[in-house]
Amino acid sequence: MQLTKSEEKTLDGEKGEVCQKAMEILATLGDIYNADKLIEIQSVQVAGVSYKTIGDAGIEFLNDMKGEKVRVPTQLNPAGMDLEHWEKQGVPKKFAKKQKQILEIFKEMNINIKCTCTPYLTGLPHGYGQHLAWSESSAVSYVNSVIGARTNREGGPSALAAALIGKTPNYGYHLKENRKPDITIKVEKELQNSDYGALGRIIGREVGNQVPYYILKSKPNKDELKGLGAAMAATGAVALYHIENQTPENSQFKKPKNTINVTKKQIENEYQGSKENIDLVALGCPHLSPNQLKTIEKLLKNRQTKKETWIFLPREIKNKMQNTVQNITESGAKIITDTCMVVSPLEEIGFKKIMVDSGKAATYIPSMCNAEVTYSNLKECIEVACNEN
Ligand SMILES: C/C(=C\C(=O)O)CCOP(=O)(O)O
Ligand code: SF4
Repeated sequence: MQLTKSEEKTLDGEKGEVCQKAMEILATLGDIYNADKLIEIQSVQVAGVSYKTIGDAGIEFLNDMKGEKVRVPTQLNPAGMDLEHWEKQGVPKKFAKKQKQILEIFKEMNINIKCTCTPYLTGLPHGYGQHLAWSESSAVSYVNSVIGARTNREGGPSALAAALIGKTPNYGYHLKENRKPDITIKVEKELQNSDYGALGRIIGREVGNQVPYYILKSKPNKDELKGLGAAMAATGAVALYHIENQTPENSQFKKPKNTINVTKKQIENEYQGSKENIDLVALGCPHLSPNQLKTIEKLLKNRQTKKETWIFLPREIKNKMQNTVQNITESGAKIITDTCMVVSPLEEIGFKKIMVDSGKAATYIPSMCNAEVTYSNLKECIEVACNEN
């Protein structure tokens, strides 16, 4: 990869050790992926924030990157706990201490401590055609596909390096030729809500890291699109998809001939697990939008939850929707911010069987939380939450 004179100097250490390390990460990635140059980015989202996922080795890495401030607006992926109510969440003190240490390091770098996987709902700059360096796979899929911005799926270290330099190597989804669809997906059933997560699970497994082009019988709303993308990135590595007559780049490329047909039966078969012995109903993977929170408020109206019911969303949305939050809390459900059902230590807290309405959570929870999972739709989740058995 060709560096400018000033970038060369950064690589030689003229701007200090931290910038040198950051530039080394970017230059190495650029060389591996044959990037021609570094390009400026509008924003960064850094994953690898939870102590559960990065551990002490992660803290060591972050300590090595201390001493410089980020050069573009930067937000974080969910941390391992609600930063205010972690004790109520049952998070062990030792874990909380380490988690706070991690966030202090990010704060010192001038990173905005909004810990969410839906940064497109919390003011992180992004727009059609803009270059970004985002990490969390569902956020990457959403911003590439639904918005038409351009980002690769960055790892935690490469995202942090991009934030410190304000640039990223020009390869992968930053280039138009890599945004063309590889395979057509035809779905025979009209879908709604978590059906899109079910579809995403099927297609992620089938297509790996290819770019799917969907022909659908129904038109997904934005929340359904985030569920679809999240699930495809969990069972596969899909970072970009197009939907005929809907997503912003859909008409810019030829429709691929190679086609997968998805049947009603296949979608139905994705739902899994029994409704017995559920000890946690967990909603908000990816983090909820205001509309989704309103829907949950309606479903819980005049009802009481009988099981632990945790609802995950960005702190910013919680703060803006005080009345809704109060109504939901009065039903017995807990509103949790800054973290999620996958990266908080649910296994240490002691949950054994978790019910979700998210295709991504259903895929990750067994391995990441050592718990059984039941995957159903939102209404069923609320029914089970309010049911004694
Ligand atoms: C491991 C996860 C997040 C993190 O470490 O910040 C949750 C899954 O994220 P992916 O980006 O889908 O791997
Ligand atoms: S809530 Fe889901 S989408 Fe968001 S970070 Fe956690 S696992 Fe990823």
